[in-house]
Amino acid sequence: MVQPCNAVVLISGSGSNLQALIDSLGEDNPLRIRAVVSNRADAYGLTRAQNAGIATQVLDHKAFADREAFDCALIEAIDGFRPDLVVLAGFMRILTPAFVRHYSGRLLNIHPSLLPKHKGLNTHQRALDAQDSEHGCSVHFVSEELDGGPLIIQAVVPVEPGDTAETLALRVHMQEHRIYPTAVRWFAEGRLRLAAEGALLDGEKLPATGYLIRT
Ligand SMILES: Nc1nc2c(c(=O)[nH]1)N[C@@H](CN(C=O)c1ccc(C(=O)N[C@@H](CCC(=O)O)C(=O)O)cc1)CN2
Ligand SMILES: NCC(=O)N[C@@H]1O[C@H](COP(=O)([O-])[O-])[C@@H](O)[C@H]1O
Repeated sequence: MVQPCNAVVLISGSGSNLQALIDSLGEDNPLRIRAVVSNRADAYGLTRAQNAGIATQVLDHKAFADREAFDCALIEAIDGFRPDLVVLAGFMRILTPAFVRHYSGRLLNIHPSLLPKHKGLNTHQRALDAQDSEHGCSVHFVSEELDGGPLIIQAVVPVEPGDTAETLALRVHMQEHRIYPTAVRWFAEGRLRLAAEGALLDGEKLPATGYLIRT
């Protein structure tokens, strides 16, 4: 019998990835979303959480003296829910080394590019500017290096002629909503873990790309 996996989800915006995780909940999924925490009060993801009966909290990073103070308060808020897992779902703040160390091995992120390409922001336009023929999204364990943690799963989408950042984002979003619930469920089921050598699925080291899905 798999124990419930208590998760706290961090957001900053629309929360469509949060919604995909909410929609993945069910009797045979050990994932339990105990709370959603946003650094922005206007994040629509807060409404999605409230509609699903999930506790919400807002912690405005601008209300803190510096990044370290914000992250310290964020840890205190998150730990109040005693999480087994912290899920970044469009959370748009770079986290301090202290935060990452505190949740090491139980901190996931989804990024809208085929890492290690296009770390950071504005990935869809950067893929177009680079004339990439392929683009996609990546789920990874979060490390101190921004978007540099061990890859868990990637989905590849084609870049089509005439694509704009908006059309590309829509194609990537569709895949995000598939791979994130999959990766989070792997963790919740105890199949996925972070080891010194990288990300392990069922005890086997995942490839450098993570589990690769071509669409
Ligand atoms: N230490 C880490 N922190 C975070 C990681 C990570 O891998 N290591 N992933 C990011 C998520 N992310 C991309 O996937 C990302 C989020 C935010 C930024 C960024 O430049 N943020 C700016 C503010 C931007 C804004 O408010 O719109 C900042 O924090 O100054 C880059 C990448 C989450 N954190
Ligand atoms: N670097 C972090 C980053 O850009 N994350 C991206 O923000 C979007 C959030 O959408 P959502 O709020 O609808 O889930 C997602 O596309 C996610 O990959």
